[in-house]
Amino acid sequence: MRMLLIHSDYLEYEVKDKALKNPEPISEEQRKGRLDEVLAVFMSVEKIDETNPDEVVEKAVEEIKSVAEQVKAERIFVYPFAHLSSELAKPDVALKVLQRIEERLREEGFEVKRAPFGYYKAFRLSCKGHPLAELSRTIVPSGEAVS
Ligand SMILES: C[C@@H](O)[C@H](N)C(=O)N[C@H]1[C@@H](O)[C@H](n2cnc3c(N)ncnc32)O[C@@H]1CO
Repeated sequence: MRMLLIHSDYLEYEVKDKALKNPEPISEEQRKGRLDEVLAVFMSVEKIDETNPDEVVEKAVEEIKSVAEQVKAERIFVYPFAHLSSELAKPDVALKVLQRIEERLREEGFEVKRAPFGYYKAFRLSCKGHPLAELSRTIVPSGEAVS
């Protein structure tokens, strides 16, 4: 799992076209979304994560929680993003991992939105630019080497 975390004034997206043959079914309301004062987390779920998705979910939630507490962000935007890795997990595994991360962050008390999975999306982001506003993290299941 590769994550790019951007502490932002806002993140807004608009769904454009399908990027997968069978993208996640979405409601009309989900075609656009926006959060203000948000920690945007762009995530690529990787092949290696398929060996232990549950563990990767928990490690990702811990990392996101830690950064959110440092930058004092109460909102999280989970953003599926296939461009942070050249060894992507299969879409069905990736979607489940991202849905579970969304659920777990809500359980931790954050306000959470997740951008739709399997689409080309236009987005606007306003990075705050402070020293902790742009971070990246790599998470792998235990016992696996980080490539
Ligand atoms: C395209 C670009 O504008 C958009 N932002 C996009 O990336 N769309 C991705 C993700 O939503 C999702 N997706 C598929 N596999 C994965 C994966 N392993 N991890 C995360 N997302 C994935 O499927 C789309 C096509 O790869």
